[in-house]
Amino acid sequence: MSGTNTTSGATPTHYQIAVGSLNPVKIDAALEGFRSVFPGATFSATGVLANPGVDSQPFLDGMALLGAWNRAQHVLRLCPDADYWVGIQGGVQWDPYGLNTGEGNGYSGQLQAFSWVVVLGGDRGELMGKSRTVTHYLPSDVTDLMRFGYDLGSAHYRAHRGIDYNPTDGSVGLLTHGIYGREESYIHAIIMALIPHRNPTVAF
Ligand SMILES: O=P(O)(O)OP(=O)(O)OP(=O)(O)OC[C@H]1O[C@@H](n2cnc3c(O)ncnc32)[C@H](O)[C@@H]1O
Repeated sequence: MSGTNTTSGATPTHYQIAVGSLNPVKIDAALEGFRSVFPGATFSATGVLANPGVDSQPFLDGMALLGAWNRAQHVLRLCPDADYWVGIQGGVQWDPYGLNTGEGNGYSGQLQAFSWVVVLGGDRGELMGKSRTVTHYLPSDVTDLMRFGYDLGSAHYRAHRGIDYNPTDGSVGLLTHGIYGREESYIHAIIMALIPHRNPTVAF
């Protein structure tokens, strides 16, 4: 069912997106991403509580990807009549590279933050696209709190005593002083995850 109807004069085809989250930032971002990629179609998006099947703040890239995939698969089961199924899962990871400045083995001790996005399409979710948001590095006070089990949002909130931290803009919005927000980061990853859906005859 992926595709667009751009025939002039014809009613645009309408597609339903099911997003595996009740978070409005994720739902709005999914809608915006689909509208950008398929301007000839119309979309509506519904958020559904989905089980990521991983920790609420996975500490590994692959676990965040699994969380996004699990959310997409769960929402596919819950909303089989939708046209697309989206899972978005935030995660962090200890920077495996850093720079070897001669003071260690290159391990920087910094935490990277990012989210994975999985978009399923096709009749039964057999067509999958995925992408990761941009990565940003976390301040050391936030990192220290996360070592003790705080999730990213709570760690920022505590480190900044609630001042300036707004969950809608998230960590990335706070640290870029509003230049780049959480929704924007999701929109860009949705657009990338839609590449296989935008090119359904190409093998990926
Ligand atoms: O209801 P769900 O869909 O679980 O939404 P969530 O906001 O908990 O989102 P995630 O599980 O994907 O994200 C894990 C945590 O990362 C937090 N977070 C803070 N800043 C973020 C940012 O810039 N980008 C992504 N996640 C961020 C978010 O508030 C969560 O505590």
